Amino acid sequence: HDCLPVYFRQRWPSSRRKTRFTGGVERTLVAVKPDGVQRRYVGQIIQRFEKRGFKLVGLKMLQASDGLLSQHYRELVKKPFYPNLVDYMTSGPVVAMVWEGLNVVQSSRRMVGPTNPAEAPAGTVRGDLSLHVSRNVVHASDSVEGAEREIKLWFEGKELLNWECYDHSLTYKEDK
Ligand SMILES: Nc1ncnc2c1ncn2[C@@H]1O[C@H](COP(=O)(O)OP(=O)(O)OP(=O)(O)O)[C@@H](O)[C@H]1O
Ligand SMILES: Nc1ccn([C@@H]2O[C@H](COP(=O)(O)OP(=O)(O)O)[C@@H](O)[C@H]2O)c(=O)n1
Ligand SMILES: [Mg+2]
Repeated sequence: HDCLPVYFRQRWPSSRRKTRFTGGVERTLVAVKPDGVQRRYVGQIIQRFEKRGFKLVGLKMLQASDGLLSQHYRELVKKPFYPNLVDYMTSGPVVAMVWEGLNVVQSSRRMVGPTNPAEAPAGTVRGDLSLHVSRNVVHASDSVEGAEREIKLWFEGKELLNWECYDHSLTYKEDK
């Protein structure tokens, strides 16, 4: 949290509110997978996160290595589909990004939809743009701890930028 701007280094107070926020301002890793890049969905996916109100603090295109993927998907390396997953994820460039905002981890998971596109509601990225679990277009971290781990894996500290959105006060209600 040391790298967040000063006005973000606190959790939003929730006790006096009807709406209880589950978290504070967070960062998450979202990656457009090789099928999403090939199908030219990078712009549309970025636009969804921008429109929602999240702030882009890191962005790069890269060819993922087997080593990076074995750490990124360390819970899946023993799964039978893991070799296929690596073939898929190394089949072309990936666009990795870090998004920041209130509850961004949970909200981006909801925007992306369930792992299997067959279960993903229309309106989610996977529900709108994909059909098969092994070609599901996008990655989003599934917990705050996972996001911190993945961001460190995919980005160096200096590649993440702290900057202030001019419309911050329109998207956030700050307590006096
Ligand atoms: N049973 C499966 N068969 C084939 N591929 C799978 C299966 N389970 C997961 N995968 C692939 O592995 C990826 C990682 O699985 P995980 O359980 O982390 O799903 P996810 O968290 O929704 O996806 P991601 O981590 O890529 O955002 C899935 O997105 C999918 O592409
Ligand atoms: N049966 C499966 C499950 C996951 N996968 C792939 O593995 C990725 C990571 O799985 P995951 O369980 O972390 O799911 P997500 O977090 O991506 O939703 C998925 O996004 C799929 O691309 C797959 O190819 N086949
Ligand atoms: Mg996952």
